[in-house]
Amino acid sequence: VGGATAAKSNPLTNYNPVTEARLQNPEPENWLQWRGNYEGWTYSPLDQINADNVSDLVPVWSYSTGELEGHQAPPIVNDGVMFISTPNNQVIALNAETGDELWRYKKEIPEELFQLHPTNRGVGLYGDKVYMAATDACLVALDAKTGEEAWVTCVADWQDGYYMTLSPLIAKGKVMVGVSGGEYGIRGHITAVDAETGKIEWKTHTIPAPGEPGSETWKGDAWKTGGASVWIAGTYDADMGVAFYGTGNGGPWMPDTRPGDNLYANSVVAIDVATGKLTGYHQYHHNDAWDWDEVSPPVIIDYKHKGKNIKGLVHAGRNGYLWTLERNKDGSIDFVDAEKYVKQNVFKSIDPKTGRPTYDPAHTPGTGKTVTFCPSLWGGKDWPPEAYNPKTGLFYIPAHENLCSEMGGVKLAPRKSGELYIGVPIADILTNIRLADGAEDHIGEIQAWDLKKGKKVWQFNMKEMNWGPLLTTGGNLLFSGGSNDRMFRALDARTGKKLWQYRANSGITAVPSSWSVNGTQFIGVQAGWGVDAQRMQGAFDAVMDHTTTVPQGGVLHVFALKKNADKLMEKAAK
Ligand SMILES: O=C(O)c1cc(C(=O)O)c2c(n1)C(=O)C(=O)c1cc(C(=O)O)[nH]c1-2
Ligand SMILES: [Ca+2]
Repeated sequence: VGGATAAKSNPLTNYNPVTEARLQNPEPENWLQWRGNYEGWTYSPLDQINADNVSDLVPVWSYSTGELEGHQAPPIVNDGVMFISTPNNQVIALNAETGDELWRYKKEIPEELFQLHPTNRGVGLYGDKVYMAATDACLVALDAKTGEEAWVTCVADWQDGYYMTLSPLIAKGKVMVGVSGGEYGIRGHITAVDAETGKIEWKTHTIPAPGEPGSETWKGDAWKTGGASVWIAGTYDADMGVAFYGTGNGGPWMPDTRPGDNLYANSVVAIDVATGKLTGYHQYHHNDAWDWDEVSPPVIIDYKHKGKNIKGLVHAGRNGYLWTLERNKDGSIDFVDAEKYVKQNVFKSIDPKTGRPTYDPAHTPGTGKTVTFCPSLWGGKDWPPEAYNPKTGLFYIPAHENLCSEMGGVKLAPRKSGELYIGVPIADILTNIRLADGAEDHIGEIQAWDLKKGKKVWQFNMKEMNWGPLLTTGGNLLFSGGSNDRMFRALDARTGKKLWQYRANSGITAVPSSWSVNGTQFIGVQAGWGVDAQRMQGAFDAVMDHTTTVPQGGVLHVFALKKNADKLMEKAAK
């Protein structure tokens, strides 16, 4: 713990506890939860670094995490103390100004535990504790000042295929986590744990048991293994006391293995945080056939639609449609509109009242039925979060365009606890990518949408993939990595014009964040390529007849304006 170098300027000596009021109204200089605010905007109001001076942005320090694989967590910063999480269940606390290490924690997990998605999407902060959801399906609470374990609460059995990769959502004194395992035939749930004691307060399944509302959308025992995992943190409307969570694919993958609509897979669910009661839902697509997890929660944005004020929920679906919904006072959810944002050949129509799509059977796979469909199984957008900038009024989407998949199912063997339960051979999954017209030009995109007009206003293209979560700022900037050339870029958030770029040690698939200490604004992001960005690259290389090398290794990169960076280096030299 600590060490001589850290002691000098250790900001932990007067650690500022995180309260619900602070999470609701985060100070501009802090980044208290993974997307910055409860609404999921991934927006920092800081504007010292802005569109006029971003060309002066320089690296000021970096930090090696000591881990390979997919680094996806943002730097989470509370009054000069930073916490990052990494693959392999590690949390590192750093001085957010100097990069000095304050402490490091690593959860031991059983050696036999194979991590299908070796990543972690960020810690949660509350009171004087730091929370991490670990791959053994256990939630860990650490003392923010020392990194010592306060308690560990396991919410599911890893030996039965459950694991966790998401960032916790914290509200009403409860730490909420969901479980991954949609590829293992699990039954998804969200669990709320008392932030102080570690006691489980409620557990709400995303698949109803027989007799519960929605159970009529399943046949036989399919509900027990139907997936609907929850692997991305929810957004939260503090006035309503309601959290909005997205749910994963139906399991196994082929739709004929689980006839019916399969509620609440591929949906958004509204959960009353006090009780865990499900108050509403919207299913983006029923009886999933494409592995289109809709786990990204809707972003909470209020806006005008056709002259009417909407308390909105906005979601760029893995299914290739941009969904706008309305959240009602009673916790129910209404459909408003859906627009294609990438090529999509599966939905023949969408009911204008309910939002329910009808499917083209020619693009719907099944057991013994191989077809092509667009977008690919990684979707128009996989997990990397969108961003919303209240200054530009624009909604930003990291997208994959011009991509399709070819897929079909094989007969399934009975489920074995803790073994993959997909019904599509892994070798097929890793070679399933098919290129649509336009792929020679580009695949990765950042799109900016004006929600009032329901129109895309600009687009920035990348040659191949874009697995880059977005950060937008009060300085009219939009930051992201995501491409296989290891670039980290700043665009003008109003126009999409590239203003600055930096080439990192590895590809970037982490959420960037921004904070400030002693008057200096910082931008930080972890580089560290892995998980599905790397697997999709393999699938590309297999069909595009080339080999792409993206080196692995986690490094946190931190940037500031040159004049501030110079001052910090002078201070460090003293
Ligand atoms: O169904 C699930 O439980 C589940 C979990 C995860 C995960 O926990 O990261 C991913 C997926 N599915 C998935 O479908 C997917 O494309 C994916 C990509 C990634 C990643 O970290 O790059 N994780 C996951
Ligand atoms: Ca999945």
